[in-house]
Amino acid sequence: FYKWSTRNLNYWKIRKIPHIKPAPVVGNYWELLLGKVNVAEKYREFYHQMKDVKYFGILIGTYPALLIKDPGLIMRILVKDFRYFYDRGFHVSDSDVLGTNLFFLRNPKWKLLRNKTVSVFSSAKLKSSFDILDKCSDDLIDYLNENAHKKEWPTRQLMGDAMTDIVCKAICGLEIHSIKNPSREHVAMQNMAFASSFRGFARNTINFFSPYLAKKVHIFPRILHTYFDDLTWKTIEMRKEKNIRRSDLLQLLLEVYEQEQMLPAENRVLSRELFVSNIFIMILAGYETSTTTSSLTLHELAHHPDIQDKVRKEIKQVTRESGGKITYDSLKKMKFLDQVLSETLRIYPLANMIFRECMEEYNIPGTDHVIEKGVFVQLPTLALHTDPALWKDPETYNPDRFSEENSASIIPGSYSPFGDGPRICIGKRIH
Ligand code: HEM
Repeated sequence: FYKWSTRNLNYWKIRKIPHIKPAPVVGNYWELLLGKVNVAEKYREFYHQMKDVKYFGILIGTYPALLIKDPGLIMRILVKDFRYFYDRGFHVSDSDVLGTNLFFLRNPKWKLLRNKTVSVFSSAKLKSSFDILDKCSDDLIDYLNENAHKKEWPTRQLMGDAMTDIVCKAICGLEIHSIKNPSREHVAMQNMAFASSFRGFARNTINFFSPYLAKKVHIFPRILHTYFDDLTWKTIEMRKEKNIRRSDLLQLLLEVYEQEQMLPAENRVLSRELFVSNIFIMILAGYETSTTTSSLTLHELAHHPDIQDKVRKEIKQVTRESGGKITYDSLKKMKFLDQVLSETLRIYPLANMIFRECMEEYNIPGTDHVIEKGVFVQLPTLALHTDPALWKDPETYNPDRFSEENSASIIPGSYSPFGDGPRICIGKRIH
């Protein structure tokens, strides 16, 4: 076991690539493995430990990973040379029903599925579903009116409930009414997917030693599969019974699924499992990201009353000019609001790391270093977003960085809260 687990101990040294000295068996991950430190903070520490290098190696347990610091190289990996880095490096078993979704899938299944789902996020589709979102905020407005006299609100819970209503309505037409429904069963199910658990810990630990064995452990608990399977197919049955058609993701995927049922089994992309898994990931991704971004923005605005006043003035003015209603087009005119959200995502990038796997030997341009097939490539977003060499006063919340005149000086590759290239977040346009 020792011989096997130390086989890569000198991996980076032999290849003359800068690296942080690893320990046997755990590599550079012992504190992470013990859950002693936060992942994003640990990667920020690695990043600053390795000064004056464009990239450096670590060992995740026994597996080599290359961390990229240079924004130019990041852009090549994500965009120009994407063909060498098209998977994220996750290994998920085909029987892991909720795990086989767009985020975790590998090529060629990922590409086929991405092509089939991307159209639901087009400007025209988003514009047509904007009214849905507008009506979903009614419960939130009622709550705020009823509780205006209170000094404190459970902001994150409130945002979570509001985002659940919006996401479920926009993706599969469901009316959840989380704010008004005291049982909050659906929100509890979503939260279960993110809760840290012994299962998650066990899976990560197994992953250190064998991605092969990790494939045997499902990413999400089975109870979530049963819940989302029911939710999806009952909604479809109800639509069929009442002859309801909508222009949402559920409808779009259902049409693809039904067309594919006519094809021989070996030519189908969207199995019943993949169908449910993708509805699940869209609900989950839409819920968690929007909840965290909106509640952290409110937190920052509470601490910066001047910025709060400015954003409020802009919303009021644009809404007045648009006939008293917030519309898809008027939202686009709220430039300062957009700057505020961009700044929140700089300081609090939800995905504190972007992952890629090297799919084919890649020669790092201008060097004689090679990234070998199978090596993990990691882009430490939080460290890049807060690097004093890339940002002036990085710890200060300052939305003006993203104004028209200032944003030209942001170095491509130094800011990527949604990732970049063909595998960029599919929901970016919603934000
Ligand atoms: C503030 C909001 C959001 C942030 C910051 C965010 C961030 C990200 C990031 C960093 C990635 C990885 C990109 C890469 O590897 O290059 C990603 C992927 C993804 N996101 Fe988001 N996301 C947000 C909202 C959403 C929403 C609303 C949805 C769906 C309704 C969504 C669905 C997805 C999916 C399906 C993927 C995987 C895409 C693929 O591999 O093709 N996200 N997101």
